[in-house]
Amino acid sequence: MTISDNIEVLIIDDDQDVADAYQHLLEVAGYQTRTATDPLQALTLLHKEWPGVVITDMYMPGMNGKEVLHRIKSLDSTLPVILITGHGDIPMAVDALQNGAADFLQKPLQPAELITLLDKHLPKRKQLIEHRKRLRQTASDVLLGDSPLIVKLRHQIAAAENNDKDALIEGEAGTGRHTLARLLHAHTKMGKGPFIKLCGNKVQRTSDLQRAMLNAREGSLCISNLPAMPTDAQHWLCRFLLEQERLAKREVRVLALVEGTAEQAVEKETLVPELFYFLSQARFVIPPLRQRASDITLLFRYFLEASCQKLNKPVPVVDKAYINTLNRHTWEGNVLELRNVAELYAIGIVKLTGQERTKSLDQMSSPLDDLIDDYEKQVIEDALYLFGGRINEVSTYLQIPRKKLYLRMKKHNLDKADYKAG
Ligand SMILES: Nc1ncnc2c1ncn2[C@@H]1O[C@H](COP(=O)(O)OP(=O)(O)OP(=O)(O)O)[C@@H](O)[C@H]1O
Repeated sequence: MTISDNIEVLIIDDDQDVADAYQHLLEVAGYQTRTATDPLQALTLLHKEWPGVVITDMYMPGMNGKEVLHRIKSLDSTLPVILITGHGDIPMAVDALQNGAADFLQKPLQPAELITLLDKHLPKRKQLIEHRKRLRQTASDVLLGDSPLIVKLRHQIAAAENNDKDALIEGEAGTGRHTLARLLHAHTKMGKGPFIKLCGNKVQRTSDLQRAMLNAREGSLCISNLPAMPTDAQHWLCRFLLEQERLAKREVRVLALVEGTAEQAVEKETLVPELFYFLSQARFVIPPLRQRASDITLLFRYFLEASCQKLNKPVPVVDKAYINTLNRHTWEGNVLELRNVAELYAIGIVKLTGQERTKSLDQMSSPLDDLIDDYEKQVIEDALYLFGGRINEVSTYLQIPRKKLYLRMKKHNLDKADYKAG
């Protein structure tokens, strides 16, 4: 069983009397505590989301405080650990601080000093865990799905909050890579600045990249298809990022998208290895939809409901056979394809059945031509609603040229002005 959230301080000391003495002192001061005399057992109690602080003795048989610190930091690098060192053991204390200890105290322990340190670290830890929970909630509103792979990704996003590291986002097209980039941008200091998108294959000269970097100052530059960017520009970017890191001065955060894996791009020599190594300090991989089948129905219903709400229509029933069809489909276009299928379903076009259904057979009471006419009118009307009368988007969506669309609208007496919002 892991430690409960209402415990604020975990005291690790192999000497039960000493642990009890610390516990008494802290409980009198109003802290909820727990003691552990076996460091290994103490480690099994901890988890990433525990909103507390660890106090550990440095000298213990079996596992010393340094090892305890190391293990805790690999579980969650932000979990505060206060080390109790021997009197005058300054080199050991400095070493602990360099290895991520929040603070250290020397024996004999001064109660007031311990309480001052807890007052400093505990509220920060609680705040951080609260913030992470809120961020995960936001991430689950934006990046839907309850498959283990998506849940894991949301944890990774939450753990990266307030961390302005440049990042590499890998995955197939349509998996949600831009959505993830926006989410990463929104939850850091750079989130107040601009979010600029640049397509790697639109960069012809390094100056194109430099211009985009200027526009993204104090914010993030989201580069899609990084391997399509010319090698010169990639080298320039690498030098820019290294210099930023050297000066510890962040002007632009780079969020780079790669289709497939970055290793493949390095192998194909489309991604400069130095840039890959630099960006891979923070790496996010979005799995393809076919690897998270349990998200398919959830996402389909979500997009269907959203479209019906836009169209002001009741949500149609989705029968089990169709859900099975959705689950069997391979989704080469990932979530983007699923969204399109759901939006078409909302306007009565049932895709993926092999024989795209229009109206059900029991509605076939009029001559076929009339039915087709009615159906065509309904589809165009729905698409005009969906895009607020914007002809370019309607023609792209229905995959017919604008001219043809206008002719059909004329035939059905439809006017785009009637569908404009507001
Ligand atoms: N997990 C998700 N939950 C909700 N919506 C999602 C999710 N993943 C993707 N989407 C939606 O799917 C669409 C495609 O996502 P996005 O543009 O982020 O994908 P992408 O991988 O960047 O693809 P592309 O490069 O083709 O744009 C967007 O409308 C986005 O909101």
